[in-house]
Amino acid sequence: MTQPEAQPEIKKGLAGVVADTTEISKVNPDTNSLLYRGYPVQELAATQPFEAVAYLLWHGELPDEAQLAEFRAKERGLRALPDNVRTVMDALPTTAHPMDVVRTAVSIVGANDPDADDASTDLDKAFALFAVLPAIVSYEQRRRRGEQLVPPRDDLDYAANFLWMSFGEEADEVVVDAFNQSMVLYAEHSFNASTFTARVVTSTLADLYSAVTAAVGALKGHLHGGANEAVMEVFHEVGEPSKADAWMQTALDEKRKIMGFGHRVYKNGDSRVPTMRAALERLVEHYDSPETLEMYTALEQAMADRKPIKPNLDFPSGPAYALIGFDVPIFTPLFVAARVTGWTAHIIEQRANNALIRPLSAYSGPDERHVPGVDTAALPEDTSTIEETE
Ligand SMILES: CC(=O)SCCNC(=O)CCNC(=O)[C@H](O)C(C)(C)COP(=O)(O)OP(=O)(O)OC[C@H]1O[C@@H](n2cnc3c(N)ncnc32)[C@H](O)[C@@H]1OP(=O)(O)O
Ligand SMILES: O=C([O-])CC(=O)C(=O)O
Repeated sequence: MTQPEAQPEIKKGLAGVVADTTEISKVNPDTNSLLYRGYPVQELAATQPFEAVAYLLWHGELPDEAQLAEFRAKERGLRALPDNVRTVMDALPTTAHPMDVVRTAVSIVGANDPDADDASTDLDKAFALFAVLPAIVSYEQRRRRGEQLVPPRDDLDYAANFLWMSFGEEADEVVVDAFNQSMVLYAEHSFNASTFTARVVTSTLADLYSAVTAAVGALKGHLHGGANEAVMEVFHEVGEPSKADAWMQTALDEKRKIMGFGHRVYKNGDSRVPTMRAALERLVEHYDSPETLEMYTALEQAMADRKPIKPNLDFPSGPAYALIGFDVPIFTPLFVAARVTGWTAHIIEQRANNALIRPLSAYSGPDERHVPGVDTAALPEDTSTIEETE
């Protein structure tokens, strides 16, 4: 009698698997901390423009004044939406999810680059995507609303210009600051699903644009970046704070996953939430929208009364983006514009010390069997006569 094969241990969802080292960021669930190149993310969000954080993620150090000025000048020079990207975006139906449009636009930017396959210019490619994504995302919102494109403004920094292109008016300082903080907080988070996707694609020696395009696809899902949109759907579904408790009970009874709660790595709260929640509070005051915070608190409390599952970054950022005036389907594209910095830092790191990422699987299908009527003896055999040498 044949013995059943011993099954190897399966790490479903790669949970708990350490796949490689990285110098880019450190997520520490025990201390609820997140470091970008050694700096606590809260300190970066409180003090740095997003441009400086992009510089840090790519170069390993914060820029000095001259380096930041040079970096900003370069970013301003690369903001405009390329003509053929606009043409293709215009040809897409406005029923398409903006993430599908952004994924397509990133792919066109890649096809426009005659040196797409030259890895020695990966940093330039990363820069080009970082600089043009605000134009892609803001135009997508305007196009869906039936509004005209707003060209970039050379006198505004990254966050202020992003808001200008999105809404065609200058945002107040408190709004620019909250938006900048959200970009800093979303920029990087070690081997999350979309970053790992980018690293898998890079590991085959494919180009940076292919890796970023794949990462956009991975971010779209509601278990990852798409949760910031889904949080607002929850807010709308619940309707008013007084209904949050009963809604939560029913949703948990139905075994629904509550969007904006829980995390694969953090089990005692997401390191970024206090900073983003404080930014949300400032926006609530600015827009005089106390009901937004009441809903936030009611849902958080309703969960805490039932399960020890804490909000993740998408929980405060969803309502923050809604208050700023972004349409809900644009929220995950905003995440793309931030995370492209982290993705590309990881692509460059993966390429510098590459190993093809190719795990094993444990087969659980039917035992070997044969196609009816096939003459197995007539099939070619391995007739290789090459001798192996030591
Ligand atoms: C920026 C980001 O990408 S942050 C993540 C954004 N995603 C979301 O907000 C989606 C909602 N959250 C989730 O689905 C999950 O918490 C994930 C996918 C983020 C992490 O999930 P995992 O690490 O795989 O944990 P898992 O799903 O095994 O959850 C463990 C337990 O907590 C429960 N749980 C976890 N998150 C939630 C949630 N949001 N709502 C309800 N129950 C939850 C699970 O049902 C499970 O319970 P069980 O042990 O009784 O079966
Ligand atoms: O780390 C994760 O799994 C998801 C996350 O919070 C992020 O990508 O920002």
